[in-house]
Amino acid sequence: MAPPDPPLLELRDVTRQLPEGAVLVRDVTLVFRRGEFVAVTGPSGSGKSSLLYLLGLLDRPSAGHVLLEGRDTARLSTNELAALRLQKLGFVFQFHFLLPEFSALDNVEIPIRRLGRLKGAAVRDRAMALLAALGLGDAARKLPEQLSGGMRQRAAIARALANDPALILADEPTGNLDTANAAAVFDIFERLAREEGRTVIVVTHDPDLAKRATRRIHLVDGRIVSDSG
Ligand SMILES: Nc1ncnc2c1ncn2[C@@H]1O[C@H](COP(=O)(O)OP(=O)(O)OP(=O)(O)O)[C@@H](O)[C@H]1O
Repeated sequence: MAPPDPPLLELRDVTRQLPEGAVLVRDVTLVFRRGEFVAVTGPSGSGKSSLLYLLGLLDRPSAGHVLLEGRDTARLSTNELAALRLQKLGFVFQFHFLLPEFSALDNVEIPIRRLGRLKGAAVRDRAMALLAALGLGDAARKLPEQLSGGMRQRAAIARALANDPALILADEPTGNLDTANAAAVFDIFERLAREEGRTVIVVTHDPDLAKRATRRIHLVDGRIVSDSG
């Protein structure tokens, strides 16, 4: 019998400590499976962003291990980690970080071209399809400054989905949005997890939005104090 698939992402006894001594994340062990929709909550300064950076292979732990699809990422070089992020992970931040001089369409095309799996018209077709699926079909050729805040954040989500990632990581993605646009972003995340089987991990301050996740992880002082479905 074939062995079961490993979890998508795993943290084993992970600690992140700064050289000057501050401990941002303490001895965290977590397993994430495909299709989970997870909210990470906790007071300001509790280590939520630090945890997300570890999950997103943007920071390396000072102790412990981060495994993606069963593979220990400690052995990978910085370039190998960047390649893995481009292929498997999508990021959404509080600020959209769209390139201001490029259209929404160009912004979504850039990571597709960088990965290099698709060529020519297929790149544009995929980017257009992603934007259209997020209600931005008519706005694809607009610059970020010509879009509303909610539209910009949806364009940022389209860009995060460019290379069909298994994992979406979002850090306060609704922090700059009004209630209706924030709810729309969570509708999208819910769909990405439930219908498309992606794992979505969202840091949020908003308890009402956190309730919509299927699992909630609460941090205090860099430690997990609760983890509930
Ligand atoms: N590179 C760094 N150098 C020094 N201190 C840092 C660094 N990164 C984070 N910290 C500190 O570590 C703690 C955890 O930060 P982190 O940003 O992970 O918390 P957070 O829960 O995301 O906070 P917030 O909700 O305010 O964004 C904070 O006290 C922060 O000031």
